[in-house]
Amino acid sequence: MLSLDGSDPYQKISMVSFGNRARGSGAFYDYSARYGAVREEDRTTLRESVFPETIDEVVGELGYRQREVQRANEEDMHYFEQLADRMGLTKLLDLPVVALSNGQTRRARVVKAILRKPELLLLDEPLTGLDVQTRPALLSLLYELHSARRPRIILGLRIQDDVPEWVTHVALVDSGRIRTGTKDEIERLVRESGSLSEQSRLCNDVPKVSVDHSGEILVDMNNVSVKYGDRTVLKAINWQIKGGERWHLVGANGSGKTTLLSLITGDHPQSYTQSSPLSAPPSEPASQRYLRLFSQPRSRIPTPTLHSKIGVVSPELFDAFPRRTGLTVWEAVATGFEGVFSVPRNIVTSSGKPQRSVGGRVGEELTDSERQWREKRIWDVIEHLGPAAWATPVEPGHDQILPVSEEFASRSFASLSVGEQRVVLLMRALVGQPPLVLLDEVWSGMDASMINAARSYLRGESGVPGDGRGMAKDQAVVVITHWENEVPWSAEDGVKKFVLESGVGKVVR
Ligand SMILES: Nc1ncnc2c1ncn2[C@@H]1O[C@H](COP(=O)(O)OP(=O)(O)OP(=O)(O)O)[C@@H](O)[C@H]1O
Repeated sequence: MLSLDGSDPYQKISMVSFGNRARGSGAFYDYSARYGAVREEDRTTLRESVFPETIDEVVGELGYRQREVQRANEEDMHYFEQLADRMGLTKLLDLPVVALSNGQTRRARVVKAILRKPELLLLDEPLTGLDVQTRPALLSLLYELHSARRPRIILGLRIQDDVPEWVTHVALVDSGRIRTGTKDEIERLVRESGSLSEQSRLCNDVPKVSVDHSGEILVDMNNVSVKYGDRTVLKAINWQIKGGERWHLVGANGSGKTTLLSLITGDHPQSYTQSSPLSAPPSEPASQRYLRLFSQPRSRIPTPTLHSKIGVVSPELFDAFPRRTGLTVWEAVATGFEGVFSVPRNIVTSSGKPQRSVGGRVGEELTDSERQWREKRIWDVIEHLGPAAWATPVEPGHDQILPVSEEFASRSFASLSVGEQRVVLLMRALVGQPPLVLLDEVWSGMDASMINAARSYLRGESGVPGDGRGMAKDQAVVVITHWENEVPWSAEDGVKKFVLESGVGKVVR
C-alpha cells in the first residue's frame, strides 16, 4: 500500500508511542526543570512547535539574533486549530511545550501526527494517561479518520483494553507469536484460550484489606497554592496524608496532580515558599498557609533525606532514569533505598568477598544487619513483582540454567521491555519500605499479569507485614490513575479519594 507510487514509505507513516520513551538518548535529564523558570531553549510554544517555520531565528543587521516570523500555511493552521479544539488544547496553544501536563502533551502529539496527513497512523497505547473526558473525543476523531479511509490506523492496545467498535482487524501478539484475523475471529480466539483470558483479566475478586487511618501525619498541606505568573495551577489546597492511608488522586488532564506530587517530593521550587510571609495580610495569618513534610517545612529537610523517605514511580522518572550506565536490575532496584540513580559497584567486604551492592551513602558504612535487611528486601520485591510472579513458566524439557528471579536480577535494566522496566521502577520505589509511596500512572506499558502481581503485592497479599516483607502497615500510598479499576484498593478497603478540579482539591470518600 505504502510503496505503490514509488515514494519513500517512511514519509507516509506517523507514529506516536506512549508506552515507549520519547527521549532516546538514555542520559539523565532533570525533569524538575519543568517546574521552575522556563529556560530560554524551552520557551517554544505548542503552536510554534507545530509550525517551526514561524520561529526561525536570524541574525539581524546589527548582529542581534531576532525572530523572523513567517506565516504558516493558512490551511494547515486552520486544520491544526480545528484538531486542537477537538482535543481540548485551544487554551494551551501559546504555552511553552514544557509546561504542558502529561495528558496534554499526549494529545498534542496525536494532533501533530494527524496534521502530517500520513497514509498510516500508528498510535501505541493512545488512551493511557488521557482523562475520562478526552478519551471519547480522541476515539470519535479516530473514527472519523477511519471512515474517511485516510489515514489507515493501527492502534497498539493492551490485552485488557477495550477494542473500539470500529476496529476491523486485530493482530494478537502473545508470547512472541502473532495471530491475525478479523476482530470477531480474534475475540473468539481470546475467549476460547483459557490462559490468555485469565491473564487479560484484572482480578478484582480479592479478599478485603482494611486501611488504617490512625497513623502519624506525613504530609500536611494548608492553603497551599502554586502560580506561574498570573496562572494559578493549585488553589488553596488542604490535604493531610497519614501513615497507613491509601489515596487515589484523581483529576482531568492539567488539573494539577503532578504539580501536587512535585510539592510533596520537594522537586518543585514553590515547595520552599509555602508559608505565609511575616507581612501576610491579617486575612492570612502566618500559620495559615504551610506545607509540612514529615513534620518539617521543606527547607528544613535535606533533599537526600526526603528522597529516601518517598518512593516514586512516575512518567517523568521513567523518562529520566539513566539507561546508559549499564545498571543491572539488582542495581536499579538498590538505587531505591536512597532514591538515587546509581549505586557503588563491586563492593568488597572486610572478608575480601565481593558482594552485590545494596546502595548506601558515600562515607556511611552499612551495618551487617542493615545490609542483610536490604538484601532480603531486594529479593522480596524481585520475587513478588518480577517474572516469577507473571512470566509464563518455561515449557517442560527446556532447562532453565538459573532460577528465574536470579536470572532477572542480573539482566541489564536498559535491555528490558518497557513493561519490565516499569515493573523494576516499581520495585525500586517499594524496596526501602519508605513511609510514603507515590505511584503516578504506574501501570502504563505493563500487561495484565504484571499489574495483577503488583496489585496483590501492594495490597499486602504476598507478604506478612512486620517481618520485613511485603508492604508495611504504616506506609502511605498515593495512586494516580485515570482508570478506576487500576486502583489496588476499593472504597470498602478504605481507600480515600482526593479530587482535583482545575486546581481546587477536595476529599471524597
Ligand atoms: N511552567 C508553567 N507555566 C504555566 N503553566 C504551567 C507550567 N507548568 C505546568 N503548568 C500548567 O499546570 C497545569 C497542571 O499540570 P500538571 O502536570 O500538574 O497536571 P496533571 O493533573 O498532572 O495532568 P495529567 O493528567 O495530564 O498528567 C497544566 O495545565 C499545565 O499547563
